[in-house]
Amino acid sequence: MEKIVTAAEMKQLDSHTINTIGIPSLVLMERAALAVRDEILTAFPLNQDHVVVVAGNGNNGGDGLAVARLLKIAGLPVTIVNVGNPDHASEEHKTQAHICDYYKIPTTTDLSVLNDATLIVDAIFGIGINRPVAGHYQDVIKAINEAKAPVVAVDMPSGLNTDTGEVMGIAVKAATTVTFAYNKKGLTTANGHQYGGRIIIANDMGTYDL
Ligand SMILES: NC(=O)C1=CN([C@@H]2O[C@H](COP(=O)(O)OP(=O)(O)OC[C@H]3O[C@@H](n4cnc5c(N)ncnc54)[C@H](O)[C@@H]3O)[C@@H](O)[C@H]2O)[C@@H](O)CC1
Ligand SMILES: [K+]
Repeated sequence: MEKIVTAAEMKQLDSHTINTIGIPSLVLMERAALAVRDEILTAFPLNQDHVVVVAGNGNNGGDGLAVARLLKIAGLPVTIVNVGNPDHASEEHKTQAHICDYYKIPTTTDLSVLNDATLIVDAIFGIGINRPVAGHYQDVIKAINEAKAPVVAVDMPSGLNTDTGEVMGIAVKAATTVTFAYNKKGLTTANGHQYGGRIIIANDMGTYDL
């Protein structure tokens, strides 16, 4: 039977994989980003299209920055929209941001770039969402949903509760969601299908199954 997990269960599996087994967090992040890249290159044939990656400041955003780098390496024009205070970024996010600087990927906080996108990667919140979406985050999700481009969500459509599928104020409407290791309870609900679109489970992450 398919294993479906809550945010807490997924965090425990990640933590065990990283801290007990010793697979570095950045290795898991790279595997996650490769799965998103592969899905984008397979399902959204792009030529000189413009991918906009919207990245929060946690590890979901870190995944997004790694996807931005991998798509740039694949030859696509990519822009990063950063959301959230960079001073509060996770360590992995900071590492990925440093690498993106090296790859000279344009980075902005200006949401108008979403109107020029032909594909949007949603990497604002993943399983770490723990309160209603408010303020600038709300504006960003609204702008993503108003843009014409299809959206690929990283792990979860931002704004959707991982456990219940509840819309926490507002949520990204994705064409496809690439979720990592196991399906998430919230993605199996009616909202999960409505906001997550096609759900791809990247099940070769290397996450250890307790
Ligand atoms: N090493 C790991 O732990 C791995 C994590 N991965 C990615 O990391 C994600 C989880 O990362 P994080 O735990 O950093 O959490 P997120 O990146 O999902 O969220 C970032 C932070 O946003 C804050 N937040 C929550 N709700 C908010 C709200 N409504 N408004 C404003 N801020 C809010 C929280 O403090 C949270 O830590 C996964 O979904 C997955 O995409 C993957 O890279 C695989 C490996
Ligand atoms: K996301």
